[in-house]
Amino acid sequence: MAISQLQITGIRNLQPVTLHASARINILHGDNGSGKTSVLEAIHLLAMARSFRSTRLQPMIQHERASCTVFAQIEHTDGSQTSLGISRDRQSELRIRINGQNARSAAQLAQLLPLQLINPDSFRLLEGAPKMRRQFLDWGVFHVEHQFISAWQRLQTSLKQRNSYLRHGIMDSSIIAAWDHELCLASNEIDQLRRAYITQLKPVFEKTLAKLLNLPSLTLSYFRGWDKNSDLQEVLDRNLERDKALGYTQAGPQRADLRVRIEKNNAVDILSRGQQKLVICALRIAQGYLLSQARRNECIYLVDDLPSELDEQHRSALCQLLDELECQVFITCVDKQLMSSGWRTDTPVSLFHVEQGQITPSGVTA
Ligand SMILES: Nc1ncnc2c1ncn2[C@@H]1O[C@H](COP(=O)(O)OP(=O)(O)OP(=O)(O)O)[C@@H](O)[C@H]1O
Repeated sequence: MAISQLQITGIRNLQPVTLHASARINILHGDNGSGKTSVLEAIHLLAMARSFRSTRLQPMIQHERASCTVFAQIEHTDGSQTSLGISRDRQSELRIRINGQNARSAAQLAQLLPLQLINPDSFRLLEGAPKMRRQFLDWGVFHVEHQFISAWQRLQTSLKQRNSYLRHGIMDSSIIAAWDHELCLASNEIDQLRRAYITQLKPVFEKTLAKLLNLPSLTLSYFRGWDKNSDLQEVLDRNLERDKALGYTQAGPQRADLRVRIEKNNAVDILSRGQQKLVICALRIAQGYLLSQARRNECIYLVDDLPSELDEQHRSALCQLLDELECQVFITCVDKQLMSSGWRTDTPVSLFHVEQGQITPSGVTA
């Protein structure tokens, strides 16, 4: 799957543009502030209906414009095509079109255009709160296991209800018991799906990481969100008084984590910045690999400022891994020379020069 044509209008400083992308490697190069990241942001908006730079979409809309639009033609591996469009105006209206029809939800976009983003914010995967790692984990489970979304929605509903009863001091044990029952069913299902996914992810991640770094003591382990030797219902019963005092449910899959450790330490406390970046890349590449195996629905990689923090050897090793995935990749960099090695000679690489919001093709190889 690849974006063959990308049209961007009204995003940040970008001039309206139609970009004919390579199905494999696309390198956007140019000076600071020229608009490279904005291209990745436009693709992200199309795939996720949100930006990766801010929680609000309004700042993305070009000054003095009323709206922004991104449109893409997607070519699937089986030869079929999908057209996707998203537009957002200053009145907060978001319109999503899939093959010319209005779409109901952003989840439909996420299904059609699985995306992996590697950017400076990706460091939060290691250094941030467990929520970041749960999001990472759930991205993989969502794309690989179809029943995940319904279990996840049931968990959110039952948790919201239970927390509301806890907050309002409603002591009726039959009401709490009814929501606990639903909560435990959904939680166990989510736990099983996450566990199965991690079992698949771990060996792929280890193999990928070994191609980038020699870190055999780095481990990935899953914490499900409650005591591994107890049934969730038992834990909920045990914690009820404390949950009431706090006004929320402490244990459950909403507290799960994916722990990245080196011996007894959090990896983030030990690794250099460059090593952290490579671990994050290995995690995301492993996810993309599993996705393409499970659904032949490869994802698109957005790598903002790939060369930063990496020396030549590691840069080249990362390019090789991205190349082996055979996915479509959009990379930004200031100096295109830094991105010239690492690709196989037959891999199509398209270069685009971004200058003050204008994008011009600047070369094609293979
Ligand atoms: N709403 C907006 N309307 C117009 N211009 C904007 C808007 N928001 C941001 N900009 C400008 O658009 C440009 C966006 O640059 P972008 O972050 O895409 O640059 P970049 O090429 O990735 O730079 P760097 O190499 O520094 O990361 C900046 O010059 C910024 O000042």
